[in-house]
Amino acid sequence: MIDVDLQLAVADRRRHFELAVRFASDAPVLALFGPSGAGKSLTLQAIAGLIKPQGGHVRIGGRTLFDARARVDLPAAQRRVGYLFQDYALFPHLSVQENVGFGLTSWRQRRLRPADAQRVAELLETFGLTGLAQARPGALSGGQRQRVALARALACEPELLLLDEPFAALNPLLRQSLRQELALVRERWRIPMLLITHDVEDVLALADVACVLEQGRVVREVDVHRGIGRELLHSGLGLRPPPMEDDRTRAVRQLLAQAGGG
Ligand SMILES: Nc1ncnc2c1ncn2[C@@H]1O[C@H](COP(=O)(O)OP(=O)(O)OP(=O)(O)O)[C@@H](O)[C@H]1O
Repeated sequence: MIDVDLQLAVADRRRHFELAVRFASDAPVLALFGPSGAGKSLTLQAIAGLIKPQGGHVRIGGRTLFDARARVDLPAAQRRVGYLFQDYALFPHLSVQENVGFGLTSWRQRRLRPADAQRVAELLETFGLTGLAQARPGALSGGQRQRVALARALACEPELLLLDEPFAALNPLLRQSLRQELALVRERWRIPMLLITHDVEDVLALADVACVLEQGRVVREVDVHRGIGRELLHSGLGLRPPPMEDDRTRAVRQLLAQAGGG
């Protein structure tokens, strides 16, 4: 169960942006869907503990990672949240093995503890990277880099995996391989995933539930399997009737497409 309520204001010289997102779900894969600038990345960063909200809370599986009132604010390294960055953000000067184990070593420690080394070895094995353990990211194919990034995100034994626009900028082959790997993660570890995207196809391919984000607020929640939506901004709670036609995909597309259009 992920339970998020975030209030956060950011400003630079030109503009001011207020985030006030609230959602709770026990869907295996939840998508935050919305146009550029809706606040998706800020939400992800706040959940991961990379930026600090002014109010609200973040709870995962009953564990409180952040609670402004109770003054709880776990550091990122203690949140057990895996983060798959859009460009993978691998360290070019570290080997595959060191990249995967990176979050498990502190700057004081030079070597991994035996249990952590074992976990890294298992992840390399799972993702078919054992033979590449000493290679540098620059020597890898796109698909191999993708698997290293995923293995690294899983190294901290996360209770939630955050995916930042996972398919943007991927060619069809890499899209396909990432889908397979995420299916593996879903089956093997059963770690809930939260992905952000502005692409309807990502929602249809991966998500169980989508929260539509507009201008820093969740305005609608869409059940991807049933093709029904729940308006959160205006009508509060009322469930829409299921679509008449037997075309779930069309219904989901329509529900998502209302973002930005009213
Ligand atoms: N550190 C910051 N200082 C000032 N404004 C910021 C900061 N970070 C984000 N913003 C603004 O907050 C708004 C939401 O940004 P965010 O990156 O969360 O959007 P997004 O939905 O992820 O969009 P995109 O898909 O383009 O990344 C944007 O208008 C952005 O310019």
